[in-house]
Amino acid sequence: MLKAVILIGGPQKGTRFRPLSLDTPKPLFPIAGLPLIQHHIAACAKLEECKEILIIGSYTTNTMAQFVSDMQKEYHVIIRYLQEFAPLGTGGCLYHFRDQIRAGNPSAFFLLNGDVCADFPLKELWAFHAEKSEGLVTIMGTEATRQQSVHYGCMVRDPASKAVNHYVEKPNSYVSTLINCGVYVCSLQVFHTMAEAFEKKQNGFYSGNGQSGHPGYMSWEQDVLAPLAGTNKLYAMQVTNWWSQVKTAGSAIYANRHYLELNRGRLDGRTAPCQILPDVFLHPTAVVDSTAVIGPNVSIGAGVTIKAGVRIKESIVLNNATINEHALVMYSVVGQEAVVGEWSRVEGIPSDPDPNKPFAKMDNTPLFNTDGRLNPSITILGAGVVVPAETILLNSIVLPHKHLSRSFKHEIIL
Ligand SMILES: Nc1nc2c(ncn2[C@@H]2O[C@H](COP(=O)(O)OP(=O)(O)O[C@H]3O[C@H](CO)[C@@H](O)[C@H](O)[C@@H]3O)[C@@H](O)[C@H]2O)c(=O)[nH]1
Repeated sequence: MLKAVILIGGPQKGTRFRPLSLDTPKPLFPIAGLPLIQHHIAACAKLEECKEILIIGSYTTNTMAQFVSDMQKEYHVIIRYLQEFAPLGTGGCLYHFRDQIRAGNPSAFFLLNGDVCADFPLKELWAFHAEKSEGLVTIMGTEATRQQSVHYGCMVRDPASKAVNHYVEKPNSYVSTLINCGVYVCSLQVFHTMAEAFEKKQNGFYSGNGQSGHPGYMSWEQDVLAPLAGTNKLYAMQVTNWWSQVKTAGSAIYANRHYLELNRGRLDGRTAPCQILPDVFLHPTAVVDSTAVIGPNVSIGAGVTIKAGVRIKESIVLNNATINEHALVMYSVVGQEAVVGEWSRVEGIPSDPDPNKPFAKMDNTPLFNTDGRLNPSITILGAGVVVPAETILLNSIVLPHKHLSRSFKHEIIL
């Protein structure tokens, strides 16, 4: 029997995902029509051996209750949400809930960062891990550019055995282009290593060794993975499958495109209500005029109304939004219940990985550059925003419930 653990952090994390995370917690933000971590759950539920999925975070249980109950019904797997009383770090939260993870004595558990998206090769990862008799943890690794690698956990591997000999979390200078994807298989014995790491930290906690925060805080990467490197207990399986982090709002559009491609065929069996350029996810309750043209790479949520002559590409339109006649929406996220007026243009700038650099990943650029200007990215309309008729909104971010009265370019509208 196998289990899976998904780490989702809490409301204090995901700040670069604002304003999208103002209304919906980032782990539940819909990408290709499904909440971000539903893609993780779907991947785990595909494995017959996986009998339980534990989601760990510091969002309130109320925030997560409906989602968890929906997921249980859909996937027929035990799914539980475990709330941390304080952010304990990626290692501290696992250690805190160790009894729940170990209950039922699973052969191993998958550990997935909730803020990554991928074509998760969990079956292959499990087969790889099961072969390494001494291995406590197998990391899914992928190639990055030399320049971007330092923003991730970097690993040096023995080419023959695939054992990780050296692990550095976000190094100051170049270590390796093989990076940690935040997807792992762990044997239960890893809790012994964690107990030792925890003890070590407790001994130093009140002796002024510089550690701050909660005494239960522990970093999975720094306190567990780094010391395991070079002991033949840590392995890395390198993959070439699509993988990306979801840190900034711009990365939602990029993830949307790839998840749409992976889940192709969800419109099958339904007659397209208008001209659709694949890939598109259209919620069955959306009302779409037959003269609209939608796609490629568009997700349309529940209760959305799309009127005559509308054109939408490379965008996510959230529940109950209305796009009025002849409006154009591209490289944008339109928030819940937002309204785009007729003949208006809502347009952003894609923030994709550099197509000319092999293995390039998304650059998680901050909202503002060093001159205080907005970095070019997608356009975002917060929930309930109203864009009047015949206006242009270019590369801008509009906070929830604003009623605009004119056109804007490269601005944040507070
Ligand atoms: N429950 C819980 N979850 C947490 C906590 N801290 C972080 N997380 C969750 O753990 C995941 C990763 O946490 P980050 O702290 O944001 O790390 P990162 O910068 O994304 O780096 C990690 O992921 C990279 C791959 O995406 C790795 O390359 C890197 O080595 C590291 O594992 C996210 O899903 C985040 O929500 C915590 O205290 N509690």
